[in-house]
Amino acid sequence: MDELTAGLFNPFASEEVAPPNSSHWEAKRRLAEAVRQLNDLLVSTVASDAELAQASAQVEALNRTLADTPRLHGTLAYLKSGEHGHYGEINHELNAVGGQSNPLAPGLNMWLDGNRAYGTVRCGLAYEGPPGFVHGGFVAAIFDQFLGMAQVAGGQPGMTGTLTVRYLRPTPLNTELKLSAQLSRAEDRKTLVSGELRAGGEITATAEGLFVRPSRGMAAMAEMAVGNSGQ
Ligand SMILES: CCCCC/C=C\C/C=C\C/C=C\C/C=C\CCCC(=O)SCCNC(=O)CCNC(=O)[C@H](O)C(C)(C)COP(=O)(O)OP(=O)(O)OC[C@H]1O[C@@H](n2cnc3c(N)ncnc32)[C@H](O)[C@@H]1OP(=O)(O)O
Repeated sequence: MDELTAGLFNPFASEEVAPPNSSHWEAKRRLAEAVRQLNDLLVSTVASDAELAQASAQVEALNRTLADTPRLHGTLAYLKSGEHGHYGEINHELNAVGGQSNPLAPGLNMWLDGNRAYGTVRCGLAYEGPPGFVHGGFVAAIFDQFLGMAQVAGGQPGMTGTLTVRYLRPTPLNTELKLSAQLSRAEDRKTLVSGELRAGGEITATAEGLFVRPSRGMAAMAEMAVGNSGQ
């Protein structure tokens, strides 16, 4: 285990979503949820042009206010600040697919039970691809994150090397989707995980992920990323 994974807080120990570890994350989760609702409202509202212009001005004003606050660019900066928890906690808040405090993330909840992993997720209207159904790219992203969490049980967490998704049926929007996965193989730096996604008891997609622990280690990979965070 290297610097990123050592002493990892495990937010995936139970079916309950791990609570925020500070008032900062608590406040940010609230804001993230409001922005998720905003996304849903934005794609569904047919308000007048004038109402849309007014809403735009309000959001633009809020953006200017937040742009003037102190900021940390990327999870590594949060980690190095020493004030926002371990990497696992920060990842649990900010990850693009599983982050509770990231409004882009659809609210994926996942937990481990031995070598099996379980999860739930509900994708609102903003995730629409085919009419009434979840965009296939988001289905793949959900599998990437979910299988990526499941591989941690193998003890050698790495990066996604290959992800194969089989789309069996369209995956419905605004429906509780259930995920399950199991470790198929863990050897040296490679971990193979397979999983499925169900809607109303029916499997809509299956996936297999091969995760490779980088030869340089995860921390070295993270150091390579310094400067990529748009500061
Ligand atoms: C992302 C941070 C995660 C932090 C995780 C830790 C703790 C956090 C806790 C909880 C968080 C939960 C989940 C988070 C984890 C994952 C979720 C999302 C993950 C992503 O969203 S991540 C973004 C997409 N991902 C990439 O951006 C990878 C880009 N890529 C590379 O960084 C390199 O390419 C790498 C590292 C893959 C390999 O580089 P390398 O130099 O270490 O590999 P090397 O050549 O030594 O090969 C060794 C053996 O693996 C085989 N092999 C190599 N590459 C393969 C491939 N692609 N497919 C199949 N097999 C492959 C070789 O064939 C050989 O096999 P053999 O030994 O049998 O010959």
